[in-house]
Amino acid sequence: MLTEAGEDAATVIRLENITKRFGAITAVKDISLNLKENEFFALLGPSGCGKTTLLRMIAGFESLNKGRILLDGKDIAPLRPNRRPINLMFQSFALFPHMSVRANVSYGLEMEGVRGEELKARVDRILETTQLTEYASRKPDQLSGGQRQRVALARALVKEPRVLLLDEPLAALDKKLREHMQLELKRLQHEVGITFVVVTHDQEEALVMADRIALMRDGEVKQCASPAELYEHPNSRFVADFIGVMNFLDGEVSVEGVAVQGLGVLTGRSNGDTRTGDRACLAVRPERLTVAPSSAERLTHDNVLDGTLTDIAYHGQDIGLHIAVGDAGQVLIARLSAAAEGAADFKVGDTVQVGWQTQNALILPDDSKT
Ligand SMILES: Nc1ncnc2c1ncn2[C@@H]1O[C@H](COP(=O)(O)OP(=O)(O)OP(=O)(O)O)[C@@H](O)[C@H]1O
Repeated sequence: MLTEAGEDAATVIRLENITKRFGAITAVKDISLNLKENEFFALLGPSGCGKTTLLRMIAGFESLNKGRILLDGKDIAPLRPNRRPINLMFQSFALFPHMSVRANVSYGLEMEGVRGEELKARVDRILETTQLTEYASRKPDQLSGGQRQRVALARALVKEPRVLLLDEPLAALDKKLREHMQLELKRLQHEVGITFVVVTHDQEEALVMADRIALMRDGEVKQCASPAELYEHPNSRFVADFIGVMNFLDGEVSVEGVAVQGLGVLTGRSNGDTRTGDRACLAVRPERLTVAPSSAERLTHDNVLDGTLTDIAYHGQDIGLHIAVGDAGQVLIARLSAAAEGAADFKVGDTVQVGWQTQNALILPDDSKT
């Protein structure tokens, strides 16, 4: 469905060719993205790639050198930050320490002139959604880190913005609480139906929470897709390396696959971005590898290499097997379930065979040095 402005109705915010420079540094380079209605969107990438700058431009705290930001099809450049139906939640939460939870949550609405029954009803509703009703009269220092986090969220959500921007919202929390709050944030977003845009450098966090992820590097979006798409179909070595664990074997593209020094030609799926003769890598996830002792029957996979177990890492329910293959020092990591038959029998020094099917590996252009 198109609106009068010709926009896709599901798009809330449209970033059009946005560029931001700080002196000689281009923090954001010509980025175009559509953020959709009721979507949990993550901006992910290494430190300094421009995530926070992009978020601050949407909030209105940073000007643009080039491009436009449209909200519901209208350019928001003339709107000051407090006039945008967009809320930015800061990492520090910035709660008022001398005010109760209820007063902290009410404050923004009171500033907008909301009073009486409407004020009470809206605050009650959001306290309930964020499971804070029983803490309403406490002060921030009488709350746990996770509860303070929820107060900050309640305060941002009570104003019913079209979009909530969150800059590393879980960075201040310890690991266990962070994992709990990832699911909590996702539940909350689903319940309130507001578009969330989260900045994070933690790929696991983005994979758990987001409907879509824009993975950035050096001010550019390298790939924007669902978590499953990014994991299964990364478009470059950088993306494959950033998301999850990946094995890479470097070589040269040949007609049949990738010719790797000392290992011969190995096969994988090509996404069409490489040509015969190009430098490229064959990428395969640890859980896609099958490992068997050399003494067992020969594996029937499309690719089978011989190697030696150099290390075994226990990860609770999984085991990581490090396997040296070929004569150029390449090591593959395979992951198997600790409960799998024979998994407990592997020992460092064993000679093994490791195999994978063509459809379970990818041939990716080597962008690691660009
Ligand atoms: N006000 C500023 N003045 C000069 N350079 C800046 C300014 N703000 C950001 N930068 C630079 O712009 C680039 C992008 O910074 P930004 O904070 O957006 O990255 P980030 O991806 O959010 O990083 P982090 O995860 O470390 O917060 C960096 O090189 C940074 O040093």
